[in-house]
This record gives sequence, structure tokens and C-alpha cells, in this order.
Amino acid sequence: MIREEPEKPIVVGIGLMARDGRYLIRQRPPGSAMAGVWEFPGGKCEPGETPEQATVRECHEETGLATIAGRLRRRLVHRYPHAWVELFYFDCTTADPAAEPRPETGFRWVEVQELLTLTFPGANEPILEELSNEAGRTTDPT
Ligand SMILES: Nc1nc2c([nH]c(=O)n2[C@@H]2O[C@H](COP(=O)(O)OP(=O)(O)OP(=O)(O)O)[C@@H](O)[C@H]2O)c(=O)[nH]1
Repeated sequence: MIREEPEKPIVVGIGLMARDGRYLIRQRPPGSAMAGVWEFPGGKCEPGETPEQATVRECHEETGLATIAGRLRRRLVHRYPHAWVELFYFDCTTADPAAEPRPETGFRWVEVQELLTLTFPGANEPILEELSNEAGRTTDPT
């Protein structure tokens, strides 16, 4: 089978949902590309949607949490064997500061130190490094 190269990457919005130095993550569901790998909530833009809108919608759909997108932390382009993606990572918070993700979604709050021990999609590497540096700065009293 000949597969045609797409002309443009698939645009994806990703939410770095933060609370008390922890981030909301889950393992990618069975049957999805990279099943079992950990991920932040997010997904592809629908037609006419901005990456920020897609982030807020996907975070809400996937976790059940009303989401507020803050600054765009990073935009990067990455080629996986399964897809060519343009990823927009937004710092996010939950609209209700005490709300929890629906348990059946598998999302949980994880400290940055633990994030570093888990396997994420390759494109996330610079983000994880940045979160780790920031966490180091907050906890280091010197
Ligand atoms: N959700 C999410 N996707 C990520 C992350 N890092 C990363 O490279 N991606 C990539 O971004 C793309 C997101 O696609 P997806 O399959 O989750 O999107 P979706 O929810 O719209 O999928 P669907 O087509 O099954 O509805 C995948 O290629 C995934 O590998 C991450 O931290 N979270």
C-alpha cells in the first residue's frame, strides 16, 4: 500500500493541568497509538478550532473537569511513525480549584519527580525537562 505524505502536521492541543506542583496524567488507552504510554490530556483540533479551544474541550471531555487555559508554554513539531504532529502545550488550571477528575477516566495528579520516572511520548521530553527545572527552583531554598 502506498501512503501519501500529508502536507501539514496534525494540530494538537495539550493541557498541562497543574495543582499544588502536581500534573494530571493518565496512560493512553488500549487500542490507541502508543497505548500504555503516559500522557497529559489533549487531542486533535476539530475544524475551525484554535489549539487553545481544542485544549480546553479535550481536557474537559477526557477528565470531566471544566478547564481554564493559561499561557502557551511551547509549540513544537514532531514526527512519530504513526503521525506528524504540531503540538501546542498550554498551562491549564481547573475552573473549580477543588474538583477532581472522574475516576473512570484514569487521570491522576502526579508530582513532577514521579513524572520523570514514567514513559511519555517522545515529543514531551523538553516539557518534562522544563517542569523538572521549575520544580527544582521552587523547592531549592538557596
Ligand atoms: N493527549 C496527548 N497527546 C500527545 C501528548 N504528547 C504527544 O506527543 N501527543 C500526541 O498528540 C497526538 C494526540 O492525538 P490523540 O490520539 O490523543 O488525539 P484525539 O484524542 O483527538 O484522538 P482520537 O483521534 O482518537 O479522537 C498523538 O499523536 C499523541 O501521540 C500528550 O502528552 N498528550
